[in-house]
Order: sequence, then C-alpha cells, then structure tokens
Amino acid sequence: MTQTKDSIYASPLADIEAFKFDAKVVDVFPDMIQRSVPGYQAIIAAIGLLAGRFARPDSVCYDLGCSLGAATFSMLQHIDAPNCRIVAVDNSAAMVSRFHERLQKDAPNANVQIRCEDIRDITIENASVVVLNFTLQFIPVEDRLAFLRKIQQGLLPGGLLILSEKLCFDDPRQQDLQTDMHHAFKRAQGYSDLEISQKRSALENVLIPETFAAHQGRLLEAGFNSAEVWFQYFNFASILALK
Ligand SMILES: Nc1ncnc2c1ncn2[C@@H]1O[C@H](C[S@+](CC[C@H]([NH3+])C(=O)[O-])CC(=O)[O-])[C@@H](O)[C@H]1O
Ligand SMILES: O=C(O)C(=O)Cc1ccccc1
Repeated sequence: MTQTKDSIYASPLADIEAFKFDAKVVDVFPDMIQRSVPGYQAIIAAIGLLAGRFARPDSVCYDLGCSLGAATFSMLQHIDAPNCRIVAVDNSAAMVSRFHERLQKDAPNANVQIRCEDIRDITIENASVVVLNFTLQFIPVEDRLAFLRKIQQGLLPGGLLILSEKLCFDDPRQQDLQTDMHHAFKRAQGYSDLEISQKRSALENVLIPETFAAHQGRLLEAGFNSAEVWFQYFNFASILALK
C-alpha cells in the first residue's frame, strides 16, 4: 500500500493547535509513527510474538488505543489459541473507521471486534493479553492508576500487559540528551527542525511522559507482580507487566 507522507507541521503555522487524532492525522499516521517513534516496528513485531505466547484459549486480547490496528494485525499473525478473540478500542472515530476498512480488506474473517470508545469506560474481563502501545501517555495522569487497576483486575492469573511509553528522566542532563537524540532520530528520518518544533508544541500538555520509576511504581500499586523494561530506544520504552 502506498503511504502518505506526514507533512502536517512542514509549513509555518500561525497558531499551533493541540494535537488531535483527526482525519488529517489518520491519513499520514503509519508514516508519522514510523518516523517519530524509534523502534516502533520492532515493538509491533514483538507484540505479535508475546501474544503468541500469552494468549489463552477462550480468552480476550485487548488492543487499547489501537489507532489503525498495527498491534492487532501483528497479534493475529501469531495467536493460535482456540476461541481467542481480540477487542480493539480507540476513541478517534477517524482512526476506527480507517481500521475497519483495513480489517475488512486484509483479514475479513479475523475474530476482531473494533470499538469506538474511551478506554477508561470499557469493561475488561477474561483477558490474557492487554496492549497499551503508546496510549497511556495520552490519558490524564490522575486517571492512570484507576485505569491500570481495572486492567489488572480484568487479566487472568499469569496474564500480560504490554505498556509502551515515551519516557522522561529525573536527571536534567539525561532528559536533555535523550530528547536531543530523539530529535536527531527525527531529523535522520527526514523531519525538519520546524516540523520537530511545531509538533513538539502541539503535543505539549497532550502527551504527558513519566519516568520508568513512576510507571513501575504505579504498575505494582495497581497489583501487578512485576514490571520490567524489555525494550528501550532513547526516550521510548516498552514494559512487560505480569499479573
Ligand atoms: N481515552 C482514550 N480512549 C481511547 N483511545 C484513546 C484515548 N486517548 C488516546 N487514544 C488513542 O490512542 C492512540 C495513540 S497512538 C497508538 C498507536 C497504536 N497503539 C499502534 O500501536 O499503532 C500513539 C501515538 O500516536 O503516539 C490514538 O489513536 C488515540 O486516538
Ligand atoms: O512525534 C513525537 O515527537 C512523539 O513523541 C511521538 C508521536 C507519534 C505520533 C503521534 C503523536 C506522538
């Protein structure tokens, strides 16, 4: 499939609106996330492998903040547990509708339910795998603990949460270095300094990163038995939390 190149922030904008997952973003999203999140493709591939290992028969795998369903498509390639279904949820109508079209075209018989809802409002039950791939960072910080508790309670014993997030760092030199290296990554992917700085403004107060220690502490407080990083590339990391 031909991919539309992300040029949303390429020209100077008089007024930079808060970042939204609207139709304009949906059109360029695969290119945008690929060129903005170091290691994105490696994480998507690993989500498939992990789901292959953790998906249980007669259970549910959740893809929360699914966007265009990249994690769902990866899980579908590896899940062989009988009667295991995927519930994919996103509150952007534009994302959900595009994901629907793709699923109809590429995997019409797959056992996937796509729902347009706020992930804080859904019921989670009988889950063997829950994926939060760069989604929790968009949930208000004060809602994160209750939401993770709900996920922990909906997971079966031995279940897995995959939590991928943009991180920040307590040490200011580390924070500056990792931010600079992320920007160097984006430059190397073809984004201009203007694109990088305008997108950064749009994401302010929208994408709220936390430290790994904050995530780990909250996951344990939510009832998970352990939470460790399995992947990190500059300020982007993915965590495995085990029930
Ligand atoms: N409260 C919410 N309820 C439901 N969806 C939400 C909410 N808040 C944000 N979203 C959705 O979370 C997604 C975050 S993108 C995930 C990438 C995907 N996981 C991937 O593996 O390609 C990450 C990024 O763009 O950095 C968007 O589609 C939002 O609409
Ligand atoms: O682009 C960035 O700087 C990011 O932090 C990641 C991202 C990727 C796609 C949508 C929103 C944020």
